Amino acid sequence: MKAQPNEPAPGRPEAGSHRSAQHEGTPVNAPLLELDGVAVRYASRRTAAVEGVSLSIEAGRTLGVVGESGCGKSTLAKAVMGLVPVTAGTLRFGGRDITRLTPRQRLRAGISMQIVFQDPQSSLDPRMRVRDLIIEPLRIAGGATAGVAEALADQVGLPRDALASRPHEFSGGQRQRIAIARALAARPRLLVLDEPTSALDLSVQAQILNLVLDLQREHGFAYLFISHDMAVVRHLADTVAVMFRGQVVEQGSTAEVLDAPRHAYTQELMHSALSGQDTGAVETTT
Ligand SMILES: Nc1ncnc2c1ncn2[C@@H]1O[C@H](COP(=O)(O)OP(=O)(O)OP(=O)(O)O)[C@@H](O)[C@H]1O
Repeated sequence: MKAQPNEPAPGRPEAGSHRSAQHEGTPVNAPLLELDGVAVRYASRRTAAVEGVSLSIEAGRTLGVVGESGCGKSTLAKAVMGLVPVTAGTLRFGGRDITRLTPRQRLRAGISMQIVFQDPQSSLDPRMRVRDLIIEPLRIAGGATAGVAEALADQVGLPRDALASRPHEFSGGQRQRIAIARALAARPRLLVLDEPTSALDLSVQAQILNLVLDLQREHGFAYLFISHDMAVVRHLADTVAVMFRGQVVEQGSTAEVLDAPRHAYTQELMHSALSGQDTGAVETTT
């Protein structure tokens, strides 16, 4: 099945407001992010953690990546970010080959993508003050930082007096707001969200997801949204890719994939989601 990124996702009528977002430097109709046959192989593992993955995300749109624990979602996210080496295939951002660029090289080259991890407790350096955490990516990119932390705090709903504190002084939800503010600092065009709410209480999850949607509406970010929660993916994603044992077994518009899954594995995932089973607990490594 082929992805159809121009088809609006169900339940997201408001999303059209930023659908035409095009950014300087991206050829018209070129996907913002394009993966072609991407593989990642860890030395300690017999089989590739990610194998032959081809997918794309258009500017301002959300690709949801689903699949059970161990299927390679986080490895794919890290490969996109340049945090693990890609052992085969190519990664393009705005048409430019970025397969071999480190995160720092990308920032300096104006290739702006950021990641928000599942657990803000471990992803935020506990020694740094919130203000410095938030503006660090901007500093690396060589941008002016005056007033930026305050503006970002306002955007993500953090009180400004939080900027002088350290991350451990905050709740999980507030820490995730800090992580999102940090991710926004260097004005990313793509945000990789790796299970950004699964460590949070249900009510806080909803707040963070709404924040993510509001920010996209306002700024036209593209999201690579990783989750094992099908309801959340249905709510957020325009297109969905289903991973199984390191490979994408099915992809297409959210409606196509979730309402009429073709692959037996997707059907099983949907069945588990409907019957309330936690598919994230299933281990599939070989
Ligand atoms: N640094 C690493 N070195 C070796 N193997 C790894 C490493 N990181 C992940 N793996 C293995 O690669 C496979 C894919 O893991 P990955 O974390 O990408 O899956 P996932 O779908 O994100 O799982 P989860 O939902 O539990 O986070 C697993 O078998 C995992 O054990």
